[in-house]
Amino acid sequence: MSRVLVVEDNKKIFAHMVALLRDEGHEVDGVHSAEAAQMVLRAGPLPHLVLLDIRLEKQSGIDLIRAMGKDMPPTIVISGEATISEALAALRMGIHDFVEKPFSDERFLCSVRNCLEKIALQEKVRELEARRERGQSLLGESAAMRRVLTQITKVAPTKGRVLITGESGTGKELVASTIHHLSKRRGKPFVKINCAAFPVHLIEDELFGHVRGAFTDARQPKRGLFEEAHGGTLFLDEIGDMDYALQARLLRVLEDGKVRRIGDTQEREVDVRVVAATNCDLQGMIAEQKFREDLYYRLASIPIEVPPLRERREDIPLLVTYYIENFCREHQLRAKSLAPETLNALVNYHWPGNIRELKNLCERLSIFGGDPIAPDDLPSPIFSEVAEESSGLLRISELKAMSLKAFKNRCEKEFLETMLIRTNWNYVEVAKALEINRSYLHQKITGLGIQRKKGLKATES
Ligand SMILES: Nc1ncnc2c1ncn2[C@@H]1O[C@H](COP(=O)(O)OP(=O)(O)OP(=O)(O)O)[C@@H](O)[C@H]1O
Repeated sequence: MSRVLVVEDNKKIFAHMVALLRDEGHEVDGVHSAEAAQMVLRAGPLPHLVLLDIRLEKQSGIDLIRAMGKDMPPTIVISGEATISEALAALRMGIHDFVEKPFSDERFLCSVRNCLEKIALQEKVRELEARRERGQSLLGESAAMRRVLTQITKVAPTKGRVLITGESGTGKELVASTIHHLSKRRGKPFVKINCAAFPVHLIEDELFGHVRGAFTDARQPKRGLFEEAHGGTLFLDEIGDMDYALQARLLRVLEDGKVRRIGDTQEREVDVRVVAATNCDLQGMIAEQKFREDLYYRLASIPIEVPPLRERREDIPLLVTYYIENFCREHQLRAKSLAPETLNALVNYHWPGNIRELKNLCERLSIFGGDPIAPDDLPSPIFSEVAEESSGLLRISELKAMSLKAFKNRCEKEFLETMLIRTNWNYVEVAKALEINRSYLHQKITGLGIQRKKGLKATES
């Protein structure tokens, strides 16, 4: 339930809007002039949304927005007689939507719903930012991500040996650093090394260090990362790429808690929590004798699997909103919004590079995209994948034998899905285009088992 303030001097339209909003379960307050609205807003508490007529008796709606400045809550302008310049002025002042009178109930309620959803998303982003500042930087509210967060919270304060698995760019390093920050070791170093990034002798040198004269270039003694991480956490990324012989040396350190620098005779005690990550199938590598089984069990008493982004699509709107807001701020650009079709395209894309790819794209869109960011601002793989998906009708020549009924159902299903995606799940538009009524459309959608991809909204206007 949201608090909505209606500012409208036409009593009939006013009563109608109030009734529609109350039917939706909102708490509605109403006034008939800009002056009264200003008093209500100044007195607080602020409503979540203001529905504002432009032409009012004394001051106009625009005057009200101007007078309230930054304190003006999110607003939808509802007007029949606004001139283009008034509408443009309102848009420039950042109003959320402009609904022209006379409006249909559906158009009106759809605008209110979209606006409230957008506000809720922005609020969530702010809340996440606050959480980020407190060190909880993993975003995501999908069931899959919540499961990961629960595992992290439980394992972080223990001595549990964690192996993080997942595709590249899913956030394995972020999981490791979150474990560190939620553990008792948080004030101590979090040190990381990518085992795939260096040749074997360099990894050995990085991990264990050397004494002076250990090899030709060793003019100074060097502490290895185990010593650097003393008291804290050492994150071994891409552990599956570690050389087989080196794995034995690593195992010894993990078992004894002692390291010996290259060329040294002396051992040094280290207190390090090792967290490893990989996107390889270590079990398969054990079978092929490319990874040591004993090291695997030493590292992996608690496996945490980070799901790929395509398996938690419901997190995409939040992540995209979060990153676009952040990059606009970082690059000192005006905040940009996303057109609903753009968001749908992003939710539908399969994200082979996971969050890293999404984050990079958000940076590009915040710099090069228009406002709102439109589908043709998207790079061609995303744009064409979605376009292909939405025009992907059956190839009859490739079909296997099936009953005529099954074939008809399949055709209908694919056709309806295509139309729904193309119209951004606008039931009214689809029903109109197909010359059927809306309840029949709903019946068909349910009967054929058509499901909206998570994160996509349907509209009834
Ligand atoms: N849940 C998340 N919320 C917010 N940002 C995330 C999340 N997961 C990952 N990121 C961001 O995505 C980028 C990639 O994450 P990270 O480097 O942790 O992935 P990775 O799985 O370790 O990748 P690789 O396997 O290639 O090393 C980083 O910039 C990280 O901040």
